[in-house]
Amino acid sequence: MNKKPLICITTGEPAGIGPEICLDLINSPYVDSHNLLLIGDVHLLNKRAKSLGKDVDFIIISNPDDFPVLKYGQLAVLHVDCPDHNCIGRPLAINASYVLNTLDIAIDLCKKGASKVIVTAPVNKDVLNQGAIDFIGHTEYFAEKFGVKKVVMMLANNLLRVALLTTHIPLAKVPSQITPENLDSAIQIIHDSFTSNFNQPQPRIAVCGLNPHAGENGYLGMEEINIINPVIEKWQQVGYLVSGSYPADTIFNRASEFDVILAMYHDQGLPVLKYSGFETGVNITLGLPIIRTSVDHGTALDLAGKGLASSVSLHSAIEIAIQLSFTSG
Ligand SMILES: N[C@H](C(=O)O)[C@H](O)COP(=O)(O)O
Repeated sequence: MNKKPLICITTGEPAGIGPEICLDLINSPYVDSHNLLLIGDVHLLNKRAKSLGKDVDFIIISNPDDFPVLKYGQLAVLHVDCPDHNCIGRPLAINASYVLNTLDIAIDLCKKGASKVIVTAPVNKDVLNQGAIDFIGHTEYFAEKFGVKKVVMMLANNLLRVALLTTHIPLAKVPSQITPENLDSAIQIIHDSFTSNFNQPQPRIAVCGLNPHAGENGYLGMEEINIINPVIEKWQQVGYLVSGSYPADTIFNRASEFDVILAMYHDQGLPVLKYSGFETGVNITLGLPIIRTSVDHGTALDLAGKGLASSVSLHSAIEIAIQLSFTSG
């Protein structure tokens, strides 16, 4: 038994690469300083390890208060039953509740105070919707479960930090969500998170326009003039280092001048980030009462079970989560 901080790691969609990238955590530099707890099916993890020739000794944990000191090669698992293990590369609706259970267990551990950090492996949103509930994304799921009205998805790699005003919605619905209230709270959440978790008391936030050329003075769209610029000016008067709105096609070239660039929608910001450094990218949910990070990639069904998947993003997600948990106290 030991009192190291508990890091909950959900192992993700069993058909994808989530379980196998988790096996690489035997080599995590944080195994000695933290209790890394995989939440998933131990038999599935064991089979995946054996089929990939990885020597992992799984220690089942039923109560995280009784977390033992692990030796090299051991990984701690809180076992959750997965109904059908015969699923590599083929997500099954029958396993959807299992995937959600792993998230709910991590959430419960945080709500009980046993942990304040959740790191997630990728899930398959389509199959979760077929088999369980309306699932838009972890970001929205955690917001709902922790009773938070608004959170901000931010992805970061070694070069860039990109936050999103809107997340998993159809492109046609984006303009209706560019509202003063939504933008106001996104800027507030980003500012507060950088102040409290990133040790950055005056974060420099660049805000993208919605339209080409940030609307070109109204000729290419009015959202900048009517909504985005007035909100930026309001926060500037408060003393925040918020600027814009900037044309999204060029502002990323100036990333080094800012701490974070706020994009208006998913595919305005994330392609730039993922192109500039996919492997080390980490997805961070700002505005939750806990630290939540994730890999920046999906389930990669075509790679699953082949031993070809990279665990670099998972290692980065754990590293950033631990850094953030230190600074948040
Ligand atoms: N939008 C994320 C990305 O492209 O990396 C991804 O879908 C994960 O989102 P959640 O963490 O909300 O599941």
